[in-house]
Amino acid sequence: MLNTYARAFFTRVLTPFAALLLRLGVSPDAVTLVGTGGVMAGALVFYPQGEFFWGTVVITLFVFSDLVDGNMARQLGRASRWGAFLDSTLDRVADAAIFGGLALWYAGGGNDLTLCAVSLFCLASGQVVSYTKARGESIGLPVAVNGLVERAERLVISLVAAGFAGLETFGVPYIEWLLPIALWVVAVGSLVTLGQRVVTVRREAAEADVAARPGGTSPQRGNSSSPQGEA
Ligand SMILES: CCCCCCCC/C=C\CCCCCCCC(=O)OC[C@H](COP(=O)(O)O[C@@H]1[C@H](O)[C@H](OP(=O)(O)O)[C@@H](O)[C@H](O)[C@H]1O)OC(=O)CCCCCCC/C=C\CCCCCCCC
Ligand SMILES: Nc1ccn([C@@H]2O[C@H](COP(=O)(O)O)[C@@H](O)[C@H]2O)c(=O)n1
Ligand SMILES: [Mg+2]
Ligand SMILES: [Mg+2]
Repeated sequence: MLNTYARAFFTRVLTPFAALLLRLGVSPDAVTLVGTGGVMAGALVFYPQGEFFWGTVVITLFVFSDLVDGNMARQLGRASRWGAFLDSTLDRVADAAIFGGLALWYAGGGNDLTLCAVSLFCLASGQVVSYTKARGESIGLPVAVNGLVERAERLVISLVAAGFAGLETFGVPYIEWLLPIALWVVAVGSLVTLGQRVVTVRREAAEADVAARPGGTSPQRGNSSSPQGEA
């Protein structure tokens, strides 16, 4: 949903900044790499210590690089397959750092094994949700569903809650409960999204297999050479 509605707004806002970086000679790949490094640093240095406010500030400064890199590549007319691969792969790394950092806090100073498990579930389910789309597309299916909780939702819900929960350090009472609530919402939402995507791929695969039989229309092909592709 955010990817559909908020992307256009952020594209308008971030385009001048992307143009400035290009004028300074910065490449889209450098922005992808530095942005991921910044998110990882914010998540893995601050979150395991329970420093949610400053961790979220650092992550927020860098996470928007994921919208800037593609914008730069498009302005250059050089959006590439390599760039798409690098962007998506490093998205997975950044997400792992965010939920891994939260899991480390709950396994240590936060002392809550249930929330540690919920954080790990958010990490794993987010990766699997993204994989369903990548794998479905690799076997030539359109995967024409985004689902309830895409990456943008996972990030916004978790980061807004972590940022506000961090205000506990400054004496705001009861606010720390926002983070556990957000983690449960992301966990349940990711599970629902996984179900939505699996059901869609199952239907599309069945339709494509029927169409591929003699007498049927040809199935839509992606970038793999066989309908099974490579794992
Ligand atoms: C007083 C409190 C202090 C609080 C401190 C600061 C708090 C700040 C809190 C939050 C800011 C969160 C910002 C998060 C922005 C996320 C932007 C982003 O990177 O989104 C990425 C997303 C997807 O990009 P891609 O197309 O590159 O990725 C694809 C995707 O990953 C697919 O995964 P899937 O979805 O399938 O699981 C993969 O399949 C694919 O491979 C991959 O390529 O980009 C977008 O979706 C674009 C829309 C971004 C919308 C951002 C909205 C930000 C909105 C609100 C910010 C709210 C700030 C409120 C602060 C409140 C504090 C006062
Ligand atoms: N280093 C990069 C990063 C991205 N791209 C291209 O942008 C697309 C992603 O756009 P976002 O707005 O989500 O960043 C990606 O699929 C690539 O086509 C690139 O070329 N180089
Ligand atoms: Mg990007
Ligand atoms: Mg990305």
